[in-house]
Amino acid sequence: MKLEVLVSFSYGEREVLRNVGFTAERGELFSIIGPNGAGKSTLLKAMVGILEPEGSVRLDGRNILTMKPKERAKLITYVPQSSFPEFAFTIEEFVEMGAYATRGDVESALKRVGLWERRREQVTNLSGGEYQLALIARALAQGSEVILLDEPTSHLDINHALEVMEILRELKNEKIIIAVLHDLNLALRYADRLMLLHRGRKHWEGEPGELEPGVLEEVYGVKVKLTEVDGHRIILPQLAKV
Ligand SMILES: Nc1ncnc2c1ncn2[C@@H]1O[C@H](COP(=O)(O)OP(=O)(O)OP(=O)(O)O)[C@@H](O)[C@H]1O
Repeated sequence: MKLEVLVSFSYGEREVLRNVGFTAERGELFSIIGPNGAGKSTLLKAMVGILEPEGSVRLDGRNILTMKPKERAKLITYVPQSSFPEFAFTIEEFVEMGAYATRGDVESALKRVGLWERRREQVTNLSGGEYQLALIARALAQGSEVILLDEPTSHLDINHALEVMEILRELKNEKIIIAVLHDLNLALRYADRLMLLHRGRKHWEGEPGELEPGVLEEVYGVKVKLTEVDGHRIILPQLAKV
């Protein structure tokens, strides 16, 4: 299964994405990185049809942007940046809210993220990290082929962040998983491919092992060192400006 993206998007007069193109496949975790305001969230919203971009998003050749919303929702699911729920639902009801979830889907999704035992608790009881897991369960219960996640580890401690990344690593063999990540070290460790977005354009794309400090320095404006610890590449930002 393959997702081929080529989109441009403007908010009114303001161009935010220009010809951003990439291909993501099942079996790899694809991560979008880039500084604040680069257009990462806009790109995910454009891909899922919340915004109406120019261009196409093809899943195995079929353009999902021209599909009816209902048909599209069966194929692609967007997990927004975590904001806390304002209404009281049980965890189970919250996961069921996805339009196409069956009871069996809800059960297996909750089991997958480790929240099945707590399903009758109020979703407002959950910590930030647990709530993120509930959001992922809700996306899983949809059963779509593609899941887009916007900063799934923001606000999470390292333990919960790793837990979320491990779940995504398992899921990538069943679905196309595309995650915007702010934490470059998590991106280096877990992503199979990275796309660096800068001012609405693709600045660089490749495998984590191919990333050079200069590429990050150009975009983030700080000196960085890339080193290796226990076989993992680590980015150390320096205080010096480029
Ligand atoms: N509704 C909107 N109307 C006008 N401009 C917008 C709107 N939403 C976002 N933008 C602008 O589009 C640009 C890209 O925003 P976007 O949220 O996609 O960036 P991002 O890379 O996700 O940033 P961050 O890492 O800070 O979340 C920014 O300059 C932002 O100010």
